Amino acid sequence: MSDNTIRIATRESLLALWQAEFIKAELQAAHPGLEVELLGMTTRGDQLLDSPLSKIGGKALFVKELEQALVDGRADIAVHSMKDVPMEFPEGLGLAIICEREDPRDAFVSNHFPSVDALPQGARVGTSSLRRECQLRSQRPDLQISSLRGNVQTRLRKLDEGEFDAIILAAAGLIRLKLEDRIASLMSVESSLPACGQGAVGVETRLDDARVIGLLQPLHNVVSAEQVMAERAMNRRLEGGCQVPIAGYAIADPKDPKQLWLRGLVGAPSGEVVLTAEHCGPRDQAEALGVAVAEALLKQGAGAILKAVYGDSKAE
Ligand SMILES: NCc1[nH]cc(CCC(=O)O)c1CC(=O)O
Repeated sequence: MSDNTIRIATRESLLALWQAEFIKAELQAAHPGLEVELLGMTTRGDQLLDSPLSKIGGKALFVKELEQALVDGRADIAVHSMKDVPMEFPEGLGLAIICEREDPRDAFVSNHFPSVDALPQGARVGTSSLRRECQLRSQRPDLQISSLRGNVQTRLRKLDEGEFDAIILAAAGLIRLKLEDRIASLMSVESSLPACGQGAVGVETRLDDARVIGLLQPLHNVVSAEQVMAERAMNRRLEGGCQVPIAGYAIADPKDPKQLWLRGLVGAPSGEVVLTAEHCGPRDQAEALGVAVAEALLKQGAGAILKAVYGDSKAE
């Protein structure tokens, strides 16, 4: 492979293509003359759109084919939404960089209502995320929450066709696709703690590919990377591998930028139990912070909640 080319393996949803084009443009801005090619692929996750994600093996389905292309040498990098990247990588692959994070919050999207609070009794809300479901139910047990899968455009179409009164999506995806005007309101992190890594784009490479890892360095954002690392370390300690009711969100301490705050949440999908924990620690020890928050959640009984969720998904 020419020393002057980078090949990006990407899914073909508009959001995935936006992210791949973004990395391509950033790479070319940092390295004038660099050739960047996109290798579009359809993943198992894209094909199995009718099955609930938690029942078909979770988010790993969206990245396996991309990772295989890296292992086989058909591509050099895979661009991911960090919240979809499993905690463990195949042998020889790993994350090279994490870019500056977009707004990490969840967005309330509705054609008729401005916010969750404004929804009438028994309103129909679409989301396939157990994390969003448990936080919604804990505030509004009356809502009828049902599964909503597909890419961002498909989900918006289902809303527009009247299947739901509202849906919840990541703000970042809507902003990137220039669909920001579909956001009725942004949900505070107090009412919907985001998924670990939400809003951040990361790049996976072969770990021994020094050329490519070197070329990617100007795209790395240390602050976002430390925050996402803390969130992912928490998730890993909780063994939150596939789709689970786990949320994690880290921010810089407003008083001391060397310190990081991490809040974690584990909840029963019914919303009847929602556990939260919060810790602060040095930025350069993001992993330890993640583990500390995970352990505080486990002490409160998070293990039993997660086991029950995994148990259910195995039963079907
Ligand atoms: N689960 C799919 C997915 N993966 C990343 C995003 C949004 C962008 C991001 O979090 O970076 C979305 C859509 C959504 O949850 O609304």
